[in-house]
Amino acid sequence: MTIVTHEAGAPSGAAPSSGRPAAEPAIVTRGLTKRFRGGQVAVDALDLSVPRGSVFGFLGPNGSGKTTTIRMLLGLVAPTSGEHALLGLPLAEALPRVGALVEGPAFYPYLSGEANLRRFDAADPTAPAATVRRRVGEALDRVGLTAAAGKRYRNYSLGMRQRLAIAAALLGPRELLILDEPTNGLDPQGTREVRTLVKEIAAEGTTVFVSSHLLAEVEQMCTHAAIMRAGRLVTQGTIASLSGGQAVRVRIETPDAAAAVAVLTALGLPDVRTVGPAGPAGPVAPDVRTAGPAEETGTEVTRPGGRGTEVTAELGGHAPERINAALVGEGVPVRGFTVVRPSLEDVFVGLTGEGFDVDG
Ligand SMILES: Nc1ncnc2c1ncn2[C@@H]1O[C@H](COP(=O)(O)OP(=O)(O)OP(=O)(O)O)[C@@H](O)[C@H]1O
Repeated sequence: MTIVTHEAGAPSGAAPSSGRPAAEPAIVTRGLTKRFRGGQVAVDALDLSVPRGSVFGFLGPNGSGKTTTIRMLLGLVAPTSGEHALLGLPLAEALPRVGALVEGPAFYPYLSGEANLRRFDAADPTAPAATVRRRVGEALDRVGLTAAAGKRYRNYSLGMRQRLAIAAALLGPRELLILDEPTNGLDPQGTREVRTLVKEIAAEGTTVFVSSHLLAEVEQMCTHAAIMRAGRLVTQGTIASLSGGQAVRVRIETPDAAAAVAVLTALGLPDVRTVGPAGPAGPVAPDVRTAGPAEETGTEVTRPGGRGTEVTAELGGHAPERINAALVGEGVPVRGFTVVRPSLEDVFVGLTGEGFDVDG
């Protein structure tokens, strides 16, 4: 199904100033619930708060309720209970300021991108006919399709097709753009184009609410995220704060794990462990030396396992560069030094005890 909301008579150009405090969330839901006729609860008491100016990733495995939520937000399906507001306004007032892309609009293959957009624009009775050329031109420009405006749609790449769909949602100034799985079905190049476009649109001041079942995509593209599972909200917040619930760790690769353990322990880093070829993962007491005979190779002491052993510890608020300096200062041969930040997948697994299964 294709739904693109249209501008209701607002002038073309910059996004209209709402006159409301900038801090007011772009989307708020309270107890939003959808129970389908068969009894299936697709969305269960959802409390979302999407800050203005954010690129908000609405993340969840297939079937977790993302599309149903978006349909409720846009007034396309009635909630069973609960409430929501877009831009702090009643829905009828908000929708003209909202661009939306749900499952992709149908374009005529034999028409050019520009002609297709004109068709979309013409379907909106509130869009002033006198300014159609400018409106369509600006939308094409915004998605980087000006040079391909006259090319037939059927000759567009997958990425260009999706950018045109986003242009259709941007036929007019928008304060909020809602995109349902905009990279679904795209090749890697198309995916990159859409991600870049989303970031550019956000940089211009439009709040973007984008659903995805791809954890890595949300991590790369979004400033904030909400994670859904089986219709329920698991967590929401900034990407940094979501990941902050799990400890950031340092990982050191060295042929002298024991010396590294001693330095990290002396610095007071929590949960010092050796991992890797010289022994199984596990906590290491400060005075425990890695098992196995040392052997000389040139000036280095190496232990069985070739590359050396990994030693990890929680960062615990220490500056990574100081840790590295301390290791080097104590003569620890550091072959690799990495700060490991937990991924959203770690967060999901930590909160639900389940893997993030994209097939739901
Ligand atoms: N019209 C409907 N009638 C009955 N059940 C529905 C209907 N629409 C969706 N559902 C069910 O509600 C649940 C949530 O579906 P929804 O499409 O919102 O999830 P989603 O996270 O968007 O998944 P996907 O990425 O696969 O679209 C699913 O179990 C789905 O089968």
